[in-house]
Amino acid sequence: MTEEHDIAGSAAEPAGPTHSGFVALIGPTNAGKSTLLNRLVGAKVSIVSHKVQTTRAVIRGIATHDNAQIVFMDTPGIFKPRRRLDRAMVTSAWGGAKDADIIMLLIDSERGLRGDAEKILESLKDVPQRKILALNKIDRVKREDLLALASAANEYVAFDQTFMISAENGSGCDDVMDYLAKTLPEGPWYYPEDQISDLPMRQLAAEITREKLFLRLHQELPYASHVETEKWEERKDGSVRIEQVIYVERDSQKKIALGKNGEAIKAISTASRKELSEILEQTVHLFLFVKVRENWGDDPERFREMGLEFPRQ
Ligand SMILES: Nc1nc2c(ncn2[C@@H]2O[C@H](COP(=O)(O)OP(=O)(O)OP(=O)(O)O)[C@@H](O)[C@H]2O)c(=O)[nH]1
Repeated sequence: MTEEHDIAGSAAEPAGPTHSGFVALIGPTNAGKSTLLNRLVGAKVSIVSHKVQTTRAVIRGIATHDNAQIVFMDTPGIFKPRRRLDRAMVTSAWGGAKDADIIMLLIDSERGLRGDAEKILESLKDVPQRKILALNKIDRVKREDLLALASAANEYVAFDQTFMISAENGSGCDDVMDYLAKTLPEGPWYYPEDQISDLPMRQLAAEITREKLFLRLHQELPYASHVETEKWEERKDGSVRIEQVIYVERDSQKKIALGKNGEAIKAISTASRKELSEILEQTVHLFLFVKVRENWGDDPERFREMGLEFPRQ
C-alpha cells in the first residue's frame, strides 16, 4: 500500500516510534462488526463516516491507540456482497484482505460456528497473514461455552491470539487495541490525523463522477480527464453540497465534456448525484465544473489526489 505512505508525510504524529497498519475486519453478518468499529474507532478517534474506497478495500474507520494508527478495512467481497456499493467496490474475493497486515475474524459467540463462520474459517486457512480471532457478545454466553468455541475455531486456523469481547459493553476491547497497536509494523502513520474524516469520501465521490463521465463520454474522452472533489460542505438541513472539477487537457475536450447546450455535463451530474445520494443517504447538491489543465497527466499531485502511486518512469 505504498500510495498511502505518500500521504503520511504531513501526519501529526506523536514523538517516538510509531506503528501503523491495516486490519481487515471480517465476520459473518450480524457478528457485530459495525458495533465493534464504532467502539474501537470511538472517542479518541476520527471515524470515516461512510464507506470509503481505497484501491481494493473499504476503509471503515481509523483509530489511534498509543503510538499506533490502526486502519480498519472491510472486505465485503469475501462472502455475499449484498449492497450495491459493496458489489461495486469488490474487485476480487479476498481483495482487501490481501493488503491487510492483520486479519481479524469476529464471531458471534452465541451463534458459534454455524453457517458462514465455518465457511470463513475454512477459507482463512490458506491466507498468509497474521490472524486473530475475537469472540463477540460474551455477555450472552457462559464461560465454558466460550472456551469450547475458542478451541474449536483454533482447530481450523492457528490464530495468533484469541480475544473474548463484548462490542456492546466494551469488555475486552482495550486488549484488542493494545495488541493491534504493538503488533502492527513500526512505521509512519498512513493518514494525517486531522484530515481523516472526509478525505477518502471525497475520493470516492470523485470516483463516482469519473465513472459517470466515462460511461457517457469514453469514446470521445478516453483518458484525458480526471475528477477532483474541491468542496464538501455538510449543511444544517442534513444535505451536503459537493463541488467537483473535471480536469481535461484541451479546450476541445472541455467542449465535449460540457456537451451541446450543457447536456453531457447535466446528465453526468444527475447520474452522479443520484448515486451519491444513495450511498450517503442524504440529499446531495452536486456542482460540476470543467477546467482545462494541460499536462495534468504529468503532475504527481493529481495522482496522489486519486490515491494512486505516481509512476516514476
Ligand atoms: N449482546 C450483544 N449484542 C451485540 C454485541 N455486539 C453487537 N451486538 C448486536 O448484534 C447485532 C448486530 O451487530 P452489527 O454491529 O450490526 O453487526 P455487523 O456484523 O456489522 O452486521 P452486518 O452489517 O449485517 O454485517 C446488533 O443488534 C448489535 O446490537 C455484543 O457484544 N453483545
